[in-house]
Amino acid sequence: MVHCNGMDATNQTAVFRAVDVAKIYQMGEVAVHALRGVTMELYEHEFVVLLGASGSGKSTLLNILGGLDVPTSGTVHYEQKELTASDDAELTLYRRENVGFVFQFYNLIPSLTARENVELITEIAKSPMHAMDALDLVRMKERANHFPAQLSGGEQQRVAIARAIAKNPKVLLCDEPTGALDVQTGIIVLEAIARINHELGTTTAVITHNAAISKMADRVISLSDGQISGVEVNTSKIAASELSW
Ligand SMILES: Nc1ncnc2c1ncn2[C@@H]1O[C@H](COP(=O)(O)OP(=O)(O)OP(=O)(O)O)[C@@H](O)[C@H]1O
Repeated sequence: MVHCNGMDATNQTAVFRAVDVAKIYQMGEVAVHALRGVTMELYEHEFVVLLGASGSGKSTLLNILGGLDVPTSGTVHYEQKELTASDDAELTLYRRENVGFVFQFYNLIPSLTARENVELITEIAKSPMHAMDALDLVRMKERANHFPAQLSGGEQQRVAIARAIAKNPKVLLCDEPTGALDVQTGIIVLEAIARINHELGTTTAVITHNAAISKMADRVISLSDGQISGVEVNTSKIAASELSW
């Protein structure tokens, strides 16, 4: 139960609060019900895995939390701000100031070095960290002057993570960050995300269909057919380096 001061019964502060969120994509005659009444919270500093099969609504939910999409009905709050009552300009500002995104594909600019890709963000952010410090957090400082084409997929993803966190966002939203990577490389990327969550306290949500990854989370929220089918608290989470799949 969340009280009006944002604290729940266990005294955790809710960063996000989604209540009865539905999303319907109208495709001509066909209505696709991507989310069917999702109510959930994400707490400050926690590491949450959103687990679900393909098509269960994970990306739709993450995009709504990140202000990239709006629900058909229901309400979403980020701290005291109601995202569902915000216009496009407010959502853009909200994203710019508060949210770091990591996607399956890295979308680095090929003509810029790793450092320059990160600096693109630090130059426009309100209170950014130094680009080299962001690269250090993902253990890519030594490769700062390399171009994306000179980096492996996992290395490019770590640069993309550095870029996402360089503006010091309050939340980091990751959509299948290891989806394009082999197991070993995926684990290195997850270690980088966990380090950021631990060292910066960034509230972190990672979408995956890979149940093994849920073992490193504080909480696991399972989605099935557009609804939350379970919420589990991990009493003993394990390090990313100990994962296997
Ligand atoms: N822009 C869109 N237009 C129409 N339907 C959409 C759109 N985006 C998502 N959907 C549909 O909504 C449902 C949920 O999709 P979503 O991408 O959220 O699932 P997901 O769990 O992230 O899946 P995946 O793991 O495959 O990415 C699916 O049936 C999908 O086809």
